[in-house]
Amino acid sequence: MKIAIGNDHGAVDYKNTIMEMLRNEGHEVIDCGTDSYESCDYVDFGKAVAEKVANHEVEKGIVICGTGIGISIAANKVKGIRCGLCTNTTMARLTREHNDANVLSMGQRIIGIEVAKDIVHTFLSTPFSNGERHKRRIEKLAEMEK
Ligand SMILES: O=C(CO)[C@H](O)[C@H](O)[C@H](O)COP(=O)(O)O
Repeated sequence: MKIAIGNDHGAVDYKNTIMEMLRNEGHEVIDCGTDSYESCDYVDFGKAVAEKVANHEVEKGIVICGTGIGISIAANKVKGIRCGLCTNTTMARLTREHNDANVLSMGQRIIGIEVAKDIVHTFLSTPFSNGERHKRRIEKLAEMEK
C-alpha cells in the first residue's frame, strides 16, 4: 500500500519506527516530515499528509504529534479527509469500519510504541463495513464540505 506519514517535533521517533516497520513489510511510505526535533507546527505536516490522501497520491495517511490531537484537527480541515485519533486497536478497527477513516492519528506522548504499531496494523488491514447507516453518515460529512 502507498502511505503518507507526517509528524511534528513531538513524534519524530515514532514516525521513524513506524515508517521502518511499514517499509520492511513492503509498503511504499512517503515521509512528509519533520525529521527535526526543533519546535515546529503540527499544522504543516498534518496538512501535507492529508493533501496527499485527498489528491489520491496515496491510499492512506498516518499523522503523529505529541497527543495526536492537533495534527488530527489539521488533517480533518482538508476536504475529503476523515482522520481518526486512536489510542487503542478497538478505535483503529472502528474508525475504519464505521468512519471509513483515510488518515490515522496517534500521540507519541500518549501511547506506547508497541500499541502504536498494533494500531497501524489494525488500521491498514480493516475494511470499511459498507453498512448503510455508516455510508449515510459519511455522505452527510461530505455534504458539510460543500
Ligand atoms: O500534541 C500536540 C498538539 O496537539 C503537539 O505535538 C505538541 O506536543 C503540543 O502542541 C505541545 O507543543 P510543544 O511545542 O512541544 O510544547
